[in-house]
Amino acid sequence: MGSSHELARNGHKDVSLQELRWEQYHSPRNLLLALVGEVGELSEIFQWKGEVARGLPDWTSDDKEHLEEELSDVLLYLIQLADVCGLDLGQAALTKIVKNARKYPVAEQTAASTN
Ligand SMILES: Nc1ccn([C@H]2C[C@H](O)[C@@H](COP(=O)(O)OP(=O)(O)OP(=O)(O)O)O2)c(=O)n1
Repeated sequence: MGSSHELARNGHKDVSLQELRWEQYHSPRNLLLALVGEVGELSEIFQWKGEVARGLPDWTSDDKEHLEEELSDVLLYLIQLADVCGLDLGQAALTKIVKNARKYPVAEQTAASTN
């Protein structure tokens, strides 16, 4: 078994090789469809459960790990979709947060606008 440095190096190599192999399939449309598919898998975790308490106090660690994986899949496809569209998603999200704050000023907030 190699050192943790070797493992980390090989892990990075695998990630880079995989990215190269997948590049040909990563058109905007394909990534969008993959993203929607993963949102479906994420929804299945909550399906039929009824309301779920914040912090998921009643969930097992396996359930939480599964949720982490599906959330990560959604995030990774979202980031890749923005990337192949040539967009800076980080900057776009910051701009959108500022826009939201202007659209919904705190003083004028009503129950309806916070839903
Ligand atoms: N062409 C591909 C294939 C996969 N992935 C990445 C993004 C996701 O993080 C993960 C998705 O892999 P799977 O399609 O195997 O989906 P799951 O991990 O959800 O597996 P399963 O559907 O068996 O639960 O791999 C990718 O970027 N491009």
